[in-house]
Amino acid sequence: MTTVRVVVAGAVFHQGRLLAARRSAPPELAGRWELPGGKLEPGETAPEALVRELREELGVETEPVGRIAGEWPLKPGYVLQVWTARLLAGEPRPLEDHDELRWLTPERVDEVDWLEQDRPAVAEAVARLRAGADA
Ligand SMILES: Nc1nc2c([nH]c(=O)n2[C@H]2C[C@H](O)[C@@H](COP(=O)(O)OP(=O)(O)OP(=O)(O)O)O2)c(=O)[nH]1
Repeated sequence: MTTVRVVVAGAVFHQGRLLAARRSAPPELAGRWELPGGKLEPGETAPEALVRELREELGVETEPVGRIAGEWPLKPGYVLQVWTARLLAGEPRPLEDHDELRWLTPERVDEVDWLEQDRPAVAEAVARLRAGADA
């Protein structure tokens, strides 16, 4: 049996903007922008993993709200799932894995070079932001 590991990423919303994070590693992804997150650990649900990863990587407390439908292949053996999330507390800082963060309004979402695999979820997140969703 082959097990596919899930990477959960957050479309974090705050005051009408979406959080984008620029990866600092590995070399093949460094400089590209993503929705921050990470791999599920054994026994964790996706929302639990997301809360943990965003705390570790950005130093913030968040509340996952809803899954963006779909699943996108990453490197072999990994798939990306995305949840919208609300910022509850803290100011995101690039503590791990990233070297720059940016809050993007819907109009400016294309100003960063998103990883291809993140683009469908980013488009859906922006559609929700434009519709007035707060996560
Ligand atoms: N976090 C995140 N990773 C993504 C995205 N798109 C994408 O291709 N990836 C890739 C990059 C990494 O190879 C993998 C996630 O690994 P990670 O390094 O963020 O996860 P992690 O914190 O659990 O890492 P680790 O130290 O346990 O290896 O998925 C995305 O939007 N968010």
